[in-house]
Amino acid sequence: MKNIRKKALFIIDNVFYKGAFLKEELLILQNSDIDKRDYKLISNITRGVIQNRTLIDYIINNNSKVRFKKIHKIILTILEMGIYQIFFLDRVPDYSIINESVKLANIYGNKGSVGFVNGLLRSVLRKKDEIVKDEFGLSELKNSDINKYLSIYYSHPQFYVDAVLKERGREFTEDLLLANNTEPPFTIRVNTLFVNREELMEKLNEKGYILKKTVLSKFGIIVENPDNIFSTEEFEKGFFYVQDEASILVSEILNPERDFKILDLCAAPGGKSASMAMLMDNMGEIISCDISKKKISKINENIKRLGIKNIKTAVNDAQVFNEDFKEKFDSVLVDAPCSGLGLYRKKPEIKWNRSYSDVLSLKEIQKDILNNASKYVKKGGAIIYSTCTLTREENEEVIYEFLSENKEFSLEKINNSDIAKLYPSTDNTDGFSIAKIKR
Ligand SMILES: C[S@@+](CC[C@H](N)C(=O)[O-])C[C@H]1O[C@@H](n2cnc3c(N)ncnc32)[C@H](O)[C@@H]1O
Repeated sequence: MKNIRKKALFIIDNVFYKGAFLKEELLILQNSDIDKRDYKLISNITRGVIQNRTLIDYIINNNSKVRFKKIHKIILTILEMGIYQIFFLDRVPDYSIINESVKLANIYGNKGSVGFVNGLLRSVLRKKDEIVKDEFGLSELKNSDINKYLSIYYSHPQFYVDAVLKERGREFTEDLLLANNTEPPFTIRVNTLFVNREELMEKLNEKGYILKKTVLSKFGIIVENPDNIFSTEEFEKGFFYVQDEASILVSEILNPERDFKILDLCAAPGGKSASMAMLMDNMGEIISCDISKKKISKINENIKRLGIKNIKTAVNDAQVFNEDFKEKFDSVLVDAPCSGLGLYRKKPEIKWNRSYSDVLSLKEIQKDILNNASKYVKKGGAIIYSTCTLTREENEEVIYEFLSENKEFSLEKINNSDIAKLYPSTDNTDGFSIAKIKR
């Protein structure tokens, strides 16, 4: 064994039980001297297990002689990897799935657990066609409890499914859940301080990159094969920044003029500040703040590479009123800390490490930040309030509660909507909410 599955096991274990982030774990692996094909398989298995956890566990539970809660965590992860390979990967032969899983159980379990893993996986393999035909044992639930069915079948937290279903109905919900389980596009934003979109596409195209222009933003490029893109001369020279299309749109909606004075209250790592700086042609002034000093250095690093000269950075807690900012800004951007549920596609572990109570406590922080922002914007100016989450609590509720207490402010429509919402399913972007609040 080339330790491929052992590495996958460690990553999943770190993500599920030790608070690690999949993307960071995979980055460490990618930067080691690992074979490209091995990396692809590890990335596939880890992402797949994390993404499809509820359904995989449902299958394990239905086929286990041991009570689910009693299965030791490491043995459960071995089983999850096995089940994922059986139902979702057709390239791995059955005998190899069993062999590799049993080897892992031998290393990390006892004699009993080796027999348990071997027995459960063999039994599932024997019944595979039957299980698939019965929609993984969910065909009955599909008719009796659609909320529960969708949550298990598409492996999404129940509170999330319930909320989307209530607001958008069955078809929209199912499309969204499905999209959340796909691979996100790799999108970059051209830095027009140095090149235009066509020039950059030509340069990257010559290096073999397959590219497509984004539809909603005029600055985005989707890269189909982003391998080694950070080693290119174009990256070094600051010709682009990796940024989701929805995130680019936030700055386009803010639409800064060249002489604007702008405050970005939650700015790190600086994606939206940098795109505003670009739209302002390096003129005017942007104060980019964040609560985290460490993350401020990330902004500084990014603006240096991107050739930005009109951004000043500062550590500032947006929940605390800052007299120095009072009525000083033409626009204030609140790209609020949020539950990030719009990022399920990009960061599948968010499905399992954010709960509904997180949503509620974030709402309180967001209300404080929006309240302070309203004191920093000049009369006639605007606040842009954006989040990478789609919950009503963190968007509609924060905004409408603010508006009911602050009559001087009102929403300016974005494409005929009070609050613009972008979805992986309909827009092929991260899930995002954007509102423009005029004073
Ligand atoms: C969604 S991220 C911002 C992303 C950034 N606008 C961009 O486009 O690259 C939210 C940021 O808010 C910061 N943050 C959290 N609580 C804060 C607070 N009380 N005051 C200021 N920043 C805060 C976090 O450190 C995080 O960097």
